[in-house]
Amino acid sequence: MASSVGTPNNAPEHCPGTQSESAGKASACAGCPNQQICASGEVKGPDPGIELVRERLKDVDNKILVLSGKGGVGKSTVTALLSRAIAMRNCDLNVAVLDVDICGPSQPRVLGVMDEQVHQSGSGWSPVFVDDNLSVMSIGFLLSSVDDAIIWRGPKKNGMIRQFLSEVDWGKLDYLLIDTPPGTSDEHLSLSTYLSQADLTGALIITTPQEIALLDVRKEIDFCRKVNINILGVVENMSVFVCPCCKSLSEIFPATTGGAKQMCMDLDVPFLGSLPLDPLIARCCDEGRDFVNELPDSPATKSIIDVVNNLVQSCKKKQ
Ligand SMILES: Nc1ncnc2c1ncn2[C@@H]1O[C@H](COP(=O)(O)OP(=O)(O)OP(=O)(O)O)[C@@H](O)[C@H]1O
Repeated sequence: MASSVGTPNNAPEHCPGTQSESAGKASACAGCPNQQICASGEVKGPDPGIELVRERLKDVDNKILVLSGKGGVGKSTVTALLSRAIAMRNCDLNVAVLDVDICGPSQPRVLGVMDEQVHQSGSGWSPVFVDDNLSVMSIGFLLSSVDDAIIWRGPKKNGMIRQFLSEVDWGKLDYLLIDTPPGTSDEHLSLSTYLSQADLTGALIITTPQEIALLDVRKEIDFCRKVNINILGVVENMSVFVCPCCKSLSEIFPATTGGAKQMCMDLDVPFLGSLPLDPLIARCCDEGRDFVNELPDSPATKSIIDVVNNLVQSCKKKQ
């Protein structure tokens, strides 16, 4: 695998990255063959990765960052459900998922391609195909075991994100959904930098209805506004629980402050809809099965399709 621009091939393990303030000056730089040139500041300037990403993604019509304030609100599940539903909507649409949740890559499992491998060709990494018009790339494919823990510092994560954005050979795509880690961390800053010239369509934010999750969504919205990322809208996941036996509805995560819909009105952000907590969604995703295709008449599938329709409209408004 090629190294990142920020982290040279022959870099020591804790290389701060060539763009860092401490390049050439950190204790890890001692003995590195690049120490002098890094310390001189000659390698600074706009990261060439930004142009590489722009060039690589120029044939991707809609680039969507999927964000969540809190972990565990269903961001990866919703990303997979929506991408399957967009791909199913029209077989002429080409859809892909890029899983940059470096510390918890779950797309290979949720999309049912856990045992697949990515291949490298002259034109970059080839993504794994889930269906004729749905592909995925994830760091999960590069791990030797599903139990491998990834413990990386910022510069190394930054390098991996740059590679994922600039070296995957997607071909022509209508939609690329980028599944990110929760919160606003190093990965998000790297993504916003590398996508800054790549005509990012916007961010899709996933939350649950309870106030503790919404508090973090407000921070996520603030982050998007600060780094100039268009907000396509918010999806409220696990809004109500539909009992599989009696079909009665109950609120597992009570929306004490009016939930995501009210928050969207308060913050002037589009609300794209809500999805129920359905045990069959959890089971299908755990087993890598296609919920939307297998249960087309389920109320959850109808809600997913409503969200897709609203998301497509929101993307069109941006164009
Ligand atoms: N609508 C839903 N109905 C039932 N189960 C759901 C639903 N959405 C998510 N889940 C389940 O909730 C759990 C967490 O979901 P998921 O891994 O997608 O969350 P996440 O926000 O991506 O987590 P992380 O922040 O760790 O990446 C999973 O077991 C998933 O199957």
